[in-house]
Amino acid sequence: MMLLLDVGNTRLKWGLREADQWLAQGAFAHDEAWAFDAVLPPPGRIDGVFGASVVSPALRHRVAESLAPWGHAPQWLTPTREACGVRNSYANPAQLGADRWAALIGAQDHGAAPCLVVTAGTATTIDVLDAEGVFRGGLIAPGVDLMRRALAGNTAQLPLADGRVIDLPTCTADAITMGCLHAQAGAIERMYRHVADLAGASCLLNGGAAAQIAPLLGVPLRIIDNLVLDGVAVAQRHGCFR
Ligand SMILES: Nc1ncnc2c1ncn2[C@@H]1O[C@H](COP(=O)(O)OP(=O)(O)O)[C@@H](O)[C@H]1O
Ligand SMILES: CC(C)(COP(=O)(O)O)[C@@H](O)C(=O)NCCC(=O)O
Ligand SMILES: [K+]
Repeated sequence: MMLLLDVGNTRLKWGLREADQWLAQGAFAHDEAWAFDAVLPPPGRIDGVFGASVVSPALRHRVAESLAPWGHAPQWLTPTREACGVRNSYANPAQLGADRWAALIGAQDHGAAPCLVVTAGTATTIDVLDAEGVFRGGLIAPGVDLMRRALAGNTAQLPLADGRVIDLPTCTADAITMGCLHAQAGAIERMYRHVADLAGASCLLNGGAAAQIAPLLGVPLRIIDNLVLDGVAVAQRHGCFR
């Protein structure tokens, strides 16, 4: 049984996988205690720990320390020029976020290409994967919550709003909520045009904020929860971990 991780800037997502099946998945926020003993099998049942991490070395160390009782040091995915049928067009392939790389590998494995791979997390990333499995490039934008917090933290009168999804906002909370959601959806729909002319193109949406953004998207949409963990599993199966 393997423990697979997606360590993002807001939450650590984990998954237990055996014989190509997910046995369990979950998430811990960084500001809470990571109760791995409540969710993982006894030490000895875990044969390896593999993950995608985009956090600081200190937080990676916290992950390794927390998992030490299970006897395996986490092995971290490093984006390369090519892996698992995906070609990485980043000028410096290793500069790409490992979560973005894993999501692209997961999308390719799902047979979703050509598609836009959107991960709505702390940041929102919007990546173009063409029909040949080439990651042509992508965007990094503040995530929904980051936008809301930026407004609340940098203005005198704007609260950390949790307004309604409504066409024409007529109160501050709704105006903030819809401003942030339209900014997300607009970037996604603008980038969709890079794949729109490719047969069967769709938008693959994942990440903690996916459900907030999905209702506004007017493009062919597939929500795949934990796409990053799927990609980590594919990468592990293809021997991508040193
Ligand atoms: N229980 C939750 N805890 C924290 N964020 C959540 C939760 N449920 C949904 N979210 C949303 O998901 C975002 C975090 O998504 P996630 O994909 O975990 O981010 P990351 O990969 O950057 O850690 C938050 O900004 C928030 O909008
Ligand atoms: C853009 C990201 C912060 C997104 O991470 P997340 O929102 O999931 O925490 C992460 O993919 C990252 O640190 N990328 C490295 C820089 C790049 O991808 O160009
Ligand atoms: K930073």
